[in-house]
Order: sequence, then C-alpha cells, then structure tokens
Amino acid sequence: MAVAAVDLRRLERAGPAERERILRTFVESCASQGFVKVTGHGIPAAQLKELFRWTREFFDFPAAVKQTAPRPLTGPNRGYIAVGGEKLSGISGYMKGVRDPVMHNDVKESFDAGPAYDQVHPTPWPVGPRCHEFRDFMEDFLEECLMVHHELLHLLEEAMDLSHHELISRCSAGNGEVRITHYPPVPVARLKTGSTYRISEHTDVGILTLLFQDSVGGLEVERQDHSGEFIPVESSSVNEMIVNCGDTLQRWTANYLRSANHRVTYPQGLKEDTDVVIPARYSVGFFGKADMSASMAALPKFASRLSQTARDTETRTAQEYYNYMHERTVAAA
Ligand SMILES: O=C(O)CCC(=O)C(=O)O
Ligand SMILES: [Fe+2]
Repeated sequence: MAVAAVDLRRLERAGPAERERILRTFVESCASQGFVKVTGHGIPAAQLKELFRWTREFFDFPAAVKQTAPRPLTGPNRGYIAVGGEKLSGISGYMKGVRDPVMHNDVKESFDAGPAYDQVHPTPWPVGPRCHEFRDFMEDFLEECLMVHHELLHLLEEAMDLSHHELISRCSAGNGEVRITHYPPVPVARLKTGSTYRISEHTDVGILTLLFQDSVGGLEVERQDHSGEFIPVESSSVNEMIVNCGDTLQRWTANYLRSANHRVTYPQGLKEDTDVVIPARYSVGFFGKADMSASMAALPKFASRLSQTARDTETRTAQEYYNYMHERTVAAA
C-alpha cells in the first residue's frame, strides 16, 4: 500500500474532469494516509540540487561555527541543534495519549531558518566563512516554500469545497521554517534495538510539511487503518516532494485530514542485515505554520464532525499549541 502521487504540472492543461480527479487524489490521500507525493510543484531541480549541496556544506562546517547559532530553548525552532538536542518521542507519546512515553534517542543534527520578517523570534545565523552565502540561499528557499505551501492550501480549499481563503486566512503572515537535517552514519544494529531512531515516531505540529529527501531511505509513515504498522515513503528523486498534514490541519478539519505518525529508521532493504553501517542521510523540510493568533478550532464546515464538548474545549491559539508541543521535544541537557 504505497503513498499516492500527484503531478501538479498536469493541472495547467487539465479540463474540469481531469482537474477534479487530480485534486481528489490529493485530498483523499491526505485524508486516508496523511501523506502524498507531489511532483510538478514548481521548485526548479537546479535549486533543489543546490539545496542539498548547501545542506551538506553546512553540516561539514566546523562544530565551533555551527555552535555560533544555537537554537534558543523557547519559541519556534530556530538555529542549530546538535546530535541529541531534540527528542521527538516526547510528541508521539503525548499524541497517542500515553502518559509516560518511553523516550528514544534521535541521532541527528539540524538547522532551522525562520522568516526574515520575524523579529520576535529571529533566526540565529552562523558566523564564519561562507555563512553569508548560506543565509542568502536559505532565505530565498524559504520564500519559495512559502509560495508552494500557499498554492497547496488553495488546492485543498478547492478540493474540500471551502470558501475562498478559508485556510489561507489562518496563515496569511507566511509563517513556518525550513529545517535541514543530517543523520550521521549509524550501525543498523543500533537502530534495530528500537531504543534509537534517526528520528523517532512523531507528528508534525503545523499545517503542511513539504519534505525533500536523498536516496538513502528509512522514512516511514504509520498506516491510518492499521495502528502500529509503518510503510516506507520513498522519493524517486529529490525533486519528488513528500507532503504531509500536521496537527493544525487535522484540527482545522476535525480529523478529516490526518496528521500521521512518521519516523526515520533503517531502510527496509537492510532488514536482513545486522552488521552494516547505514550511510549518512540528508533531508530538508519546510514546516508551514499558522499565524500565531490563529484559532486551533475546527473550521465551520467540519465542526459538526465533533461532539459539542470537543468543540468547546479547543480554545487555544496556534502559538499556545506550538509552544506546548515544542516544550516536549527539547531534550534535557
Ligand atoms: O528526515 C525525514 O525524512 C523526516 C524528518 C521529519 O519528519 C521531521 O523533521 O519532522
Ligand atoms: Fe516530521
């Protein structure tokens, strides 16, 4: 049972029936799996190639340079997080209603860049040779992702018969961050114990995540029809973007669109191997977020899917929700 794929380039010349078919595949995949693969998204292949080149170069910077941009412990993700600095298992336990989730180690390092306009939570940029060029590239790429995110939300509005801007109006500021991640080489045996992941099972908190990955593999999503069972999500190239719904979108649609648990572990092709070292893996995600003052409550069209109590109890703003979830992922020093 693979994750469905859509080619948005086909919308350009599609007649009404073909347009409806493409949009239906998109929204139904978001509803049944929480994930969909997207090509024809408009981000040029050359820019994505350059993105992965910069990602590798950044993580090859001396540790002392990366440490000039440490992630602040509060507020949205911004800056550099060294290996061991984040535990996503703090989220999955909470989301599943487990009171004392087993904490797993995540073996990864990452850097998050937020919007240039955000002076409340400015991005700490690294200082050193090539750091200016890195910043320029990342700021341009973030702008590109914000446009694609906006476009995808328009398509979801159309596919779900929402009035114009019903989703967009809750994220008009263009909020979100680009995260580059490096998963260092790791012995497969270490991941097979179940206590260590490249990134442990979690849901994303935002609206849509746009993910680009190299060819190493290991990303898996939990089946919505078989809890606890995970299926691999591979990209045919870095140009094939993986789109997944976050908690915000699940809440706005009263659980119609699914914020599915996902994780990165050893590639399924290495299932039988016990003594190999899995090579380094790189991925880049854009995490679309709501305006900080936006409501987390369901949109009027979906509210009837919830009980009155459930409707009345969701009074948080996006900022309150994101801060609450964020606190759960900061690993104790
Ligand atoms: O590296 C990946 O493929 C997934 C990363 C991810 O799920 C995340 O950063 O939220
Ligand atoms: Fe994720």
